[in-house]
Amino acid sequence: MSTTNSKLRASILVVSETASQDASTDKCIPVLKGVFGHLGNDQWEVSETEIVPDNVLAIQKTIRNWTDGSDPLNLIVTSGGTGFATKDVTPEAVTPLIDRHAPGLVHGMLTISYAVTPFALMARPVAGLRKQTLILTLPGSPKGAKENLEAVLKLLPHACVQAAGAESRQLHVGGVKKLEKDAGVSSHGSATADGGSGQHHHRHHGHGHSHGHGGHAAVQPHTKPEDRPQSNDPSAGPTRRYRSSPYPMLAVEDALKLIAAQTPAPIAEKAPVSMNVVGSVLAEDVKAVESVPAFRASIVDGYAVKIPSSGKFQKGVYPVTIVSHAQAGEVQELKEGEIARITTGAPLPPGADAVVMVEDTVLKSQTDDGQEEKEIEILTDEIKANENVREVGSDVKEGETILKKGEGVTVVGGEFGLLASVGMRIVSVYRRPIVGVLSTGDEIIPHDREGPLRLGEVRDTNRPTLITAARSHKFDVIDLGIVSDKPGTLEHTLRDAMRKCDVIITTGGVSMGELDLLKPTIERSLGGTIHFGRVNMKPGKPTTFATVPVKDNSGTHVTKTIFSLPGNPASAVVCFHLFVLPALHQQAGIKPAGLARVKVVLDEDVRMDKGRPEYHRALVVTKGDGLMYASSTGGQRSSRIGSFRGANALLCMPKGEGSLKKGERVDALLMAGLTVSGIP
Ligand SMILES: Nc1ncnc2c1ncn2[C@@H]1O[C@H](COP(=O)(O)OP(=O)(O)O)[C@@H](O)[C@H]1O
Repeated sequence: MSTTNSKLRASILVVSETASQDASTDKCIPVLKGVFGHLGNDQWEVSETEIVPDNVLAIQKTIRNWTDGSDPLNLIVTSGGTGFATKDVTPEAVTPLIDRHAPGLVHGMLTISYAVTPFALMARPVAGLRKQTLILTLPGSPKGAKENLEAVLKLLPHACVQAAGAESRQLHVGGVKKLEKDAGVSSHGSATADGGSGQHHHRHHGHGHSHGHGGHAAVQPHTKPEDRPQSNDPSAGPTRRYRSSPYPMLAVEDALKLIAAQTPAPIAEKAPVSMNVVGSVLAEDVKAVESVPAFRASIVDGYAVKIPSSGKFQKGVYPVTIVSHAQAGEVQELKEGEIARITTGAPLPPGADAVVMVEDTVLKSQTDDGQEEKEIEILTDEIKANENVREVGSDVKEGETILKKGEGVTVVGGEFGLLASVGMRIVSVYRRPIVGVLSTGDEIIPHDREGPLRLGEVRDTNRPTLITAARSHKFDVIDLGIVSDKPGTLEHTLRDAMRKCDVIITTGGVSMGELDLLKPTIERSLGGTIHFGRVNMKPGKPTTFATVPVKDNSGTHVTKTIFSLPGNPASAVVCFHLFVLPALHQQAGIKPAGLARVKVVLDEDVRMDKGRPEYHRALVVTKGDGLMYASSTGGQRSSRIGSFRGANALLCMPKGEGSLKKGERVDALLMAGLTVSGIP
């Protein structure tokens, strides 16, 4: 930390939508600079100023630039965004960045402004240290900001020098009286009666006790600050826990758009035409390398004949000189006046023109050994050239485009059969992304562990369910196991996973009130970007989506995607279908991506959620009238995986009061085919 010219370096961050668009409208920077100048005892230099909109990420980015580099500032004061309006997010942005809170400064600022107006209590200031930098959030009005900074400025050099690494013992030589004198402030009230020991005692009282308020400034971190989550670490005490998420709440449609925009483009690769290619999408047109049939073949069982040069075939008795079965091999040439016995699909002998059906013939004589036909009487003369003959290439001609880029290879649709029939051995398809699935949480145990559960243990439902779900959509899945809630473990598992997988699904630990390690690990340790951390839906609100840039084995820059789904099993499964599956489809070139959306008729009243649109587990069946009818599979609590039992669809219920009534139409996402039982 540099204190150039022995001055302390401060920065001012104005958080204001208006000022961020037009810096000339800002009045706070000049006012606050003035306070540092007039009241700062010549100890301060305002070395940085910045204006950002009311945006958590923008605020955090600016602060981190000033705190996390090799030359951190001593003090950051922010101005604005601390009120109660929904746009006010400064405390939510700053709180997770703080390693050690300084509630005393908050009390100080509030007390002074409260003396001016009771409305001072309508601010939500935070103060504390990030690494070696002290951060204070001031109100947005120039007057309020000025009053607040004036209230505490003189105390700050002491805090900043300590934060920069000075030994507290040295500074305490001479006690609080000396500190007051140095700072040019005087103590008030009876608190000064016991002089230095009063404050000193208080400080020690707080040390190590994380009860309620006030004591946290001195709580020792359990890990290095850079290893700790920026959000919730219950071990650090209640003041570090989020009370509200710093992530904006996205509509489902917007979340899906972000996922679509961030999902890497499909990559073409060569694949052998085997069962593994079923479910893939062709990355190039396919041209037939052979004709089908490859030879002139009989369509019926009967006798191949040669039409004489006169052009008219005569009825009568003919010698059978050749037998052509469907098995491959040489067939000799047929001469005029002879016939060849031929089976369906067998090649016509060279020289043959048409085939007479066996029904139009009579056996006249057998060979001496009785094994073969010797003479046959042909009862019809209505035979034209090529009759009952399948010509070379009459099904598929060599060189013809049989399948187009973008078409899926399925068995039902016959694409696989077509590839097989023309002898395609290798095709170009889009690589199907490899999916990794892990569960997080120290309480989670393998689902098949024998024996009774200990108190608090939960069987891992999500990992086996999501692995099965992804495999049922023909994606290769790597089981990444259960990861404990330790920062290093999660980072190590994710790094390893990104070497092997394209898309990683995690469950658990993404809500408020939990040890949310994922986001800081993704952002800070892996250098990834969280694109969203909250979605306006039920279940699945804390769904988080991130991308991480990495270099693959060949040194190419690629993007890995991470879907961090909520821990509750029903939420995890809903979010897999809603968010992960479309991304997997898109990356595999499958269109349209995601589940089919259809309109269904409600077969019963279905309650709506007041607050959020809901994805309601339901059974959709067809009835005699050809319409699709939906009924709830009940018990929509997000922990209840049982609510998926018998479900083949997710009803897209709007938010609202009361119920949607029986007979009303609503959108449904089909997870499986429509049969009475819901099993495809
Ligand atoms: N893999 C899992 N299988 C079953 N239940 C789980 C799993 N992971 C988490 N849970 C349970 O889901 C609930 C929410 O977990 P939590 O980690 O708080 O999720 P989140 O914070 O992501 O919403 C908890 O009751 C937890 O025990």
